[in-house]
Order: sequence, then C-alpha cells, then structure tokens
Amino acid sequence: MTEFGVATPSITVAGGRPATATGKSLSVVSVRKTYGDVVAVDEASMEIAAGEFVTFLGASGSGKTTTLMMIAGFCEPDSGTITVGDRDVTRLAPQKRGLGFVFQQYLLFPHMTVHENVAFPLTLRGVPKDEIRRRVGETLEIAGLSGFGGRKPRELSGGQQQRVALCRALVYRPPVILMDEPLGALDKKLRDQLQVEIKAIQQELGLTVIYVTHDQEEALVMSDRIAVMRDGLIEQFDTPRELFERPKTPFVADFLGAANFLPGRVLQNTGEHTVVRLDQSGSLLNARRHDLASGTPVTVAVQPGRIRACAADEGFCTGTVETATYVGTLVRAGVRVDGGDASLLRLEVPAGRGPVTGERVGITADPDDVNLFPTEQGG
Ligand SMILES: Nc1ncnc2c1ncn2[C@@H]1O[C@H](COP(=O)(O)OP(=O)(O)OP(=O)(O)O)[C@@H](O)[C@H]1O
Repeated sequence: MTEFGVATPSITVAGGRPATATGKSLSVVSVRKTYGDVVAVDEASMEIAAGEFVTFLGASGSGKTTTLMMIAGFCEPDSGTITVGDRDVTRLAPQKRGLGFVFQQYLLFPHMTVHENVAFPLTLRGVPKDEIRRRVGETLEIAGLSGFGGRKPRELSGGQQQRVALCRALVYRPPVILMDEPLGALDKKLRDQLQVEIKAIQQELGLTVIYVTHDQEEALVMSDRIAVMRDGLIEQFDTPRELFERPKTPFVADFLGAANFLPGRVLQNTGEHTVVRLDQSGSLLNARRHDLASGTPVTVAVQPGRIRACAADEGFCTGTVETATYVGTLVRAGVRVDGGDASLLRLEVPAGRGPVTGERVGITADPDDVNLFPTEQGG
C-alpha cells in the first residue's frame, strides 16, 4: 500500500491525462453471479487503470451493486476472477482486500468525534498515535474539514457527514475506493458541489475509484470511463464522450442522451457520409460514414441537443412545433413530423432562439452527430 508523502510513478489514464497514481489497477475477468434463475451479473469483464475513475451506470436491477459487492468481497462470484494490482482477490475476505468504501448511508459512529471516526481504520491497523494524528489532520484538510475534528456527526450537515465518510475511506490510502451512490441522499446543489470535490481529490491523489450511480449526468461529469449496465451485461465501457457521441447500441444512445429515433434504410455511402432514406417522409438524411451496405434497414439516432430547427423547406424532414417549454437557458421543443406514423422529435435549443408552438419548421443535424444502428440490433 502506498503511504502518504511517498513519491509514486507517473502513469497515463484513459483519455491521455497524466496522473501521479496512489491507486492500483483492477481487473475483472468473466465474472458471473446468479441468484436462482436471476442472472444478476453475466460474464462482466473490464480492465481499470491505476488512477482511473470508473462509474457503473444503469437502471435499477441492472447489476451495478452486485458487481461492486463482488469487487468488495461481500458477495462471492459463481465464476470469474478479480485482481487488484497483480493480486488475485477473488476468494479473499473483504477485510483482507484492504479496499475503501463509501456508501449512501454515511455509517459514521455517532458516539465518536469526526477525528475518531476518520482515525478508526488506522486504529484498527495499530498505527502509532502520532502518525494517526498527522494522517487524520492531512485527510481532513484535503476534504475541507479542518477545524471539524472535535464535532460529533450529528453536529454536521449531510454533505459534511459524507465528506467525513470519504475521509475515513481515504485515510489509509486503499488501492481502490468503491463508492455506492454516495451522493444519493443529498439535494441537487450539494450533490453538484460534492461531485466536483470528490473528482478533484481523486485526481489530486491519483486514486482508483469505482463509483455506482443511476444518474447519467453525475456519471458524465465525474468519470474517466463509464460501464453502462443492462440486465447484468456491460452494454458499453467507454469514455463519456464516446458513449454520448458514438453509442454502440440504441440502448446506450437512449440511456445517456434520450435520443430521437427514426426508421430508415441505407441508400448509399459517399466519401464522407452514409445517406439514409427515412421511411416516414421518404426524404434523405446524411449521417457520418458507417460501414453499412445499401439497403440495410437502420434506426437513425440523434440527441435532442444535436438537432436544429431550420426553414420548413430545408432539412431532412418537416413538421409542426407541438410543444415549446422554457427551461432556463434552454427551450425544449417537440416537433410532430409530417407523414407516416408522425413521430415526435425532441429538440433542445438555446432560449431566445427557440421555435414557437404551431410553427412549421424543418429539422436538420450535422451528419457527424447522426448515429445509425442496423435494425436487427433491436432499434
Ligand atoms: N441477494 C439477492 N438475492 C436475490 N436476487 C438478488 C440479490 N441481490 C440482487 N439480486 C437481483 O440481482 C439483480 C441485480 O441487482 P443489483 O442490486 O446488482 O442491481 P443494481 O443495478 O445495483 O440496482 P439498484 O440501482 O436498484 O441498486 C436484480 O434483479 C436483483 O433483484
């Protein structure tokens, strides 16, 4: 385990950002867990670099917590292996793995002070008193809690209590910190603030963090990479940008960006674009170049923030603005497309330039923002 103040090697995490790592790498290989007939996690595999912030994102019941609990050691996989650094921990008891945890419930000892709570893991490990005082002081300072050491948990706000829980996980510099919905009990403003703080601490210390959430925005803001989980499977494991701009399945496009979907068929590939004829309007749409043959039935996917209203005779289809809702900096509009089954397209446009209800508009998108999925994928 790396100790405070010890120089550590420089590494490059996914995304190319150099960091000084105190965290270790983690490898999950073909891990499976069933409960009777329910396959909670199905052959999950991932390689996580030292110093990387990885989030498990998915709807309720998709297998996020079960995967985290198998890494923690609280739940034994039916098969597969889990390695921390170069140590196989698959069958080790949780306390022998030495990992750090932060849960939604802060689980602080109410009768102990903040200092005693944070010191607890070091006390358990028999660290000398002076060393404990020094490390607890340093850790509280990192989390902006200097001066709070003498308080009891009940004398702190929810956000401060969660920071104490984070300090307790940080204080013995575990090779990996596991966080299960740690901000779930806090209001939005505090959650936003703590997201930034946790990310800053993680980067500064080069921690390896595995974070569970069902909040897409939280995952996009905090993560180097996100594993999108669905029915026990990892649907895609990628950077936030790749997931948002290059989703590999309609599920990921919808889960991360609430994408608009339109059915169509590939007409041809030009140098830069794949041209699609839309089923509904019969009009043509340019998508970025995909490796799909002419005639392939496809689902066209575009995020609401990546399509624009234009003059009614321009764009790849026309329609009537059915709703236009002002939401601060944005207007969310619903446009009922002409013809066929008259799909409703959702647009997000900067407030002040938004279309108004009843207006006839064309719809356009930059080809690079248009993703195509062969229809057999379930789109
Ligand atoms: N101890 C258990 N016994 C039986 N089934 C379980 C058990 N734990 C989890 N499951 C099932 O395994 C599946 C995955 O559950 P898991 O808790 O990992 O999902 P999750 O994505 O973390 O959901 P949530 O966001 O609601 O916590 C679900 O169908 C769940 O009902």
